[in-house]
Amino acid sequence: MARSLIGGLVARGVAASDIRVAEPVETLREALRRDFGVQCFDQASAAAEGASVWLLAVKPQVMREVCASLAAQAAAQRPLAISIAAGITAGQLDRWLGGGAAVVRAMPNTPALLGAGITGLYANAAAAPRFDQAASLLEAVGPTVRIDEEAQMDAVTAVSGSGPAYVFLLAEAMQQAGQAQGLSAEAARALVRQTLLGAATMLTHSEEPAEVLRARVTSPGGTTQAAIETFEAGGFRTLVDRAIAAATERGRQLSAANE
Ligand SMILES: NC(=O)C1=CN([C@@H]2O[C@H](COP(=O)(O)OP(=O)(O)OC[C@H]3O[C@@H](n4cnc5c(N)ncnc54)[C@H](OP(=O)(O)O)[C@@H]3O)[C@@H](O)[C@H]2O)C=CC1
Ligand SMILES: O=C(O)[C@@H]1CCC=N1
Repeated sequence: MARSLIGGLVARGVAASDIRVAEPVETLREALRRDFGVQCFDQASAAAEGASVWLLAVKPQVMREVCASLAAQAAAQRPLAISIAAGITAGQLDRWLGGGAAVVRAMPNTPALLGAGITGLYANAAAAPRFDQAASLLEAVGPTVRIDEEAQMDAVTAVSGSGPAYVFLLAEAMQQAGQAQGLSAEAARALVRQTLLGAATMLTHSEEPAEVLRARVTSPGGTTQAAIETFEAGGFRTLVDRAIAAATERGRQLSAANE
């Protein structure tokens, strides 16, 4: 995810020399320098030195350890700390950074790499005056949505953070199904990719809700109706509801498990 954000920021004109990245693996540091021209360090403390904004992009399971290694610097530098970790709360981040920290929880998604991401943002009280700074950083890779109730960040994660994977799963399933109906892999791939792009473009360019766009494709007694009825009979909406509830719950568990 950090790679997507770095790529998006650099592509949108943020000076690569202003971006300092901590990456423990030497080969990945070399790749980041080569691909983006950013400065790379093997320790988080070295990357954070002198920086007024810290973007914490490690896994939830290592966030506590990374914050603890930065606590002394947090007290001295008073940075704006932006975390993209699923589940980890602003309260936990504040505590692990030593208290009194300006913390923004951000939930971006991987289309950020193409400038087509979307990010949910929640700021704690200390970060509220710096909310616009966090928003403008994430807006380099797509629009942002402000979330006032922190508990909703787990739902944001379940819908848009994980969401690209649901679309890719649909693409995989449609491709396989097309091949099962006799299409070549190449033809099925081309048809599915452009169909998803076209439908997503219609959704974002149209004032009409998804259900109206769907109805326009669905000729009475036609092929789409046959497919939609099959989806509905198979419990498609309930399944999506359960999947998003499971992802939301997993966010809560990640917070509790790393307490
Ligand atoms: N993937 C996604 O679509 C999204 C992910 N997120 C969040 O982003 C975060 C990263 O997820 P993701 O990108 O998928 O995971 P990755 O494993 O790809 O990235 C985590 C990165 O953190 C590095 N790291 C581990 N320990 C340290 C350390 N002590 N100091 C500095 N860097 C360290 C990892 O290195 P190493 O590989 O060596 O462990 C790795 O480069 C997670 O918290 C996740 O919840 C948020 C939105 C979307
Ligand atoms: O799967 C995850 O936990 C992360 C958070 C959102 C997308 N990927």
